[in-house]
Amino acid sequence: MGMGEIWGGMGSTIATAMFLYAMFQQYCPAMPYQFQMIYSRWFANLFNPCISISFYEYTGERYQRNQVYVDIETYLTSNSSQLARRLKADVVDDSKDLVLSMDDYEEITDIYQGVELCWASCQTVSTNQTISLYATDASERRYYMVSFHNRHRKLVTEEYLKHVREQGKKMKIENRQRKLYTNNTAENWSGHQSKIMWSHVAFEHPSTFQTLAMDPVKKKEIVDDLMTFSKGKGYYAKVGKAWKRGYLLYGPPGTGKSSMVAAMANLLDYDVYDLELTSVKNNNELKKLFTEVSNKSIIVIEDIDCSLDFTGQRKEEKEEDGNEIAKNEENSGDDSKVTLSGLLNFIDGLWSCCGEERLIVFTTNHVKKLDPALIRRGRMDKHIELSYCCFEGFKVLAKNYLDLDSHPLFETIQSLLQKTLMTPADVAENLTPKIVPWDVETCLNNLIETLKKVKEEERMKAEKESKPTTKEANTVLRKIKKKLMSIRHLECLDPINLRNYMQSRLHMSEIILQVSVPNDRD
Ligand SMILES: Nc1ncnc2c1ncn2[C@@H]1O[C@H](COP(=O)(O)OP(=O)(O)OP(=O)(O)O)[C@@H](O)[C@H]1O
Repeated sequence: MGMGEIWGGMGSTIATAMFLYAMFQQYCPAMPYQFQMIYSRWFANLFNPCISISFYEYTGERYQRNQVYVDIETYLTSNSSQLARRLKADVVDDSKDLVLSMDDYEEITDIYQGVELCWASCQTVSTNQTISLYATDASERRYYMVSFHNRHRKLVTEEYLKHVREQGKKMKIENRQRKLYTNNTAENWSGHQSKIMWSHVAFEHPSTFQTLAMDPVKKKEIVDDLMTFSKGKGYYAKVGKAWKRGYLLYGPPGTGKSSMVAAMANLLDYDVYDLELTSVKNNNELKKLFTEVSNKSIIVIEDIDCSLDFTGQRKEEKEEDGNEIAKNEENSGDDSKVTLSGLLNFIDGLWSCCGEERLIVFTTNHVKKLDPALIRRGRMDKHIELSYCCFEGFKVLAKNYLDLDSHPLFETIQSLLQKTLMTPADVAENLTPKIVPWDVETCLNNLIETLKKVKEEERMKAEKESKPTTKEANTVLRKIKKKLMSIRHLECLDPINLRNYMQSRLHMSEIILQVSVPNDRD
């Protein structure tokens, strides 16, 4: 049978069907509208093998965008920018780039495992003339509709839609503008605290692990640790632990603790929540703050030793009085402050599991002051010391600030850095060009001069500290005399042994060496 005959046959079948439908409509005019619609759809479906699924922007009673719609929109954005002929451009709050999506009533074709799927951007326009604040009551309801052949129903419903949502979510995270949140919210005009727990700005800190000045071995170890954590979803589930990790960054001011937090966020593409504990009223408020933190984020508490009374001193007080004080803390009914136990509850208690892929970072300049309970392994899993600038760290800064890999003056700087304590912040400041036009030699010489100055200051300080005052010298002499009088067996020691004995037992090396052994031991 030829193609012409097939078309001819089909044409006459459709014509017969249309005739029958027209007759049906003519003789049954009283049939309710809904029934007419149902039958007409059923009739049309006889000849149409296509299935379509719609995804509305707003559903249900809550006035929130349908998450499935949002995922599809993001998924289609990448396809539509290449395939659609009519696009619309939007600046979306969460996105760092301009978002291009297909315009209303536009269609594109997606191909999944060799199957063609047609996506259309549609909207229904209601005749209802009500005015409403909410999008669900608006006269236009947007939706996406996907159409495909009936024989792919299983593939689409069981695999394709899941794939679309996963890809959409992934792309949303990749394209999102990362944020820096703070709980230090402003009070409104009436003096009441704002209901918004976290306020935010775009997070655009330029610090990365490449620009961080520190020992490269240590740096690699930290980067590996972070990468292992970020890929550890399965591992954490297997060992039965919440997918979170605690880092304690400690060291003198200006050694790069805050810069490292920013580098961590940039490496893992996480948001940063800067938690100001002194602004949190009580444990309840802390709970609300923690539950509002999104996944893939770093919660950082800077200068934890200054935040609240989380220092070792408090622990000593507790230990002196044992359970008594702990009990008092619990029963005091004072719910107006954040307590250590409250904070620990969110770090590794039951509440720590609300959310996943989170880092908790504490920074401090005085690690010894902290309550050991707060920083024990398991809570703060990794302790990282950030210290004074080493030669390797200097090389990173020289590359960042002067675009320099090597220079004859590096040797001098290396030997000076070995004997001098200078923070990376100070080294960076000395390398920063101060005049225009600037040259590399001037900057390096600047640093050398400052290093020499600091070294000289350190030497003078050490000398001053080691020199005893007359009062100290007299006290020491008195002590020695007392000790010598109490030692009966000194007669058998020769002067060298005596000196060694005094050094080791009396711990007075410098002074004792200058004191001659008295003849009269009485
Ligand atoms: N290790 C480092 N690598 C690169 N730059 C650094 C480093 N440490 C400090 N800096 C520079 O010094 C500035 C201050 O550093 P940062 O705020 O990270 O130090 P910090 O240890 O957090 O200090 P503080 O304890 O006072 O908060 C940074 O802006 C950065 O330019």
